[in-house]
Amino acid sequence: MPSGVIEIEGLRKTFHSVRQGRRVAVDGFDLLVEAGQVHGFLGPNGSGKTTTLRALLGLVRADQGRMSVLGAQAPDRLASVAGRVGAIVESPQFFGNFTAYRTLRLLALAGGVPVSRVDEVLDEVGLGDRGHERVKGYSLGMKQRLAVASALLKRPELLILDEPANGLDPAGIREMRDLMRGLAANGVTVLLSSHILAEIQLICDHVTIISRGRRVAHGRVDEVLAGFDRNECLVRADDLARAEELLLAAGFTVTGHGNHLVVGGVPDPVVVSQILGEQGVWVRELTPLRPDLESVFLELTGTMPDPGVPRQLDFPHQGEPTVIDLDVRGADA
Ligand SMILES: Nc1ncnc2c1ncn2[C@@H]1O[C@H](COP(=O)(O)OP(=O)(O)OP(=O)(O)O)[C@@H](O)[C@H]1O
Repeated sequence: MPSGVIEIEGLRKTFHSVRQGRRVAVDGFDLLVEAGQVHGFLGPNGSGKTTTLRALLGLVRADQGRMSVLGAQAPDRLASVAGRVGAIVESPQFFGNFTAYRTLRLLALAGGVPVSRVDEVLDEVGLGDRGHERVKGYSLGMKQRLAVASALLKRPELLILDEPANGLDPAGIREMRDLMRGLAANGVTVLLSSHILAEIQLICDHVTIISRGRRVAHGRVDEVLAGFDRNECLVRADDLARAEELLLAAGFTVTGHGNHLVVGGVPDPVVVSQILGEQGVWVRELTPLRPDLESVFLELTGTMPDPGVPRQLDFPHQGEPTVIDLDVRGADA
């Protein structure tokens, strides 16, 4: 088995509550994150991403499974690698009246990190020129970057981020993407959870997709996508009905969509133009359709996040925190 920076095998976690009874949040889940990857952990709301990360970090007790972080058994031996791991799970909360600099300075002092590191991390996350402003005046994107800065203080080799792009506007998402790419270029392994598909496709080189507590796909993003390539193309023609007839007769799968057809099983689009042209049907448009993560996600999980709705939780979160100090852990279930 390859030695991963994060390894999870057969993770299972069940919650019990008086109101909702027994609920299996994660069910035999596997994850392998290798050194140098920017690994996306993708799944719809309620699929088990946060529970997995919380179990990995010892914030909730798993029922079953084997987990390790940087070679240390998790969560029991996590303390031995805590100095090499930065993690942010759930929305960061900071004192609004403190500046980012003061916030980070306090965290540095508490964590035994040289205070000179504060200016460095502010620069790394692009807050260098705003670090002496009060946090309450920050945008959500700036607060997210401050959270990442706090996790970077101790120069982690591994960064674990739960929904870092959550609630950000497009500019904020771009900033987050650049930040993650910069970290990866400096050798940091990143695991980030998200239900923002386009973001995962842009930021990450590897992906693990979770649905209903189980892994449904994993691997390099381009390989996962290639696995869903059905050699489809979009066809518009001057006589669409006749085009459909001819392409069906040639053995392709054809579905009509009003003003265009989607033709499947086409190894080379030239064949389509040839078949139609030979019968006097003239092609107006012929576009190969490549799967994107969105269509793969929809197919695998049968659900899509609601645009503009960052989270739809059906239970109250227990406790609010935020930036996790791996040295201070407690299990809540
Ligand atoms: N403390 C808890 N008590 C009861 N049920 C819980 C608890 N935490 C999570 N669950 C349930 O476990 C399932 C997985 O939730 P989880 O938060 O891990 O999903 P998620 O993929 O992170 O979703 P989101 O993107 O909405 O945060 C959900 O059905 C959720 O209701």
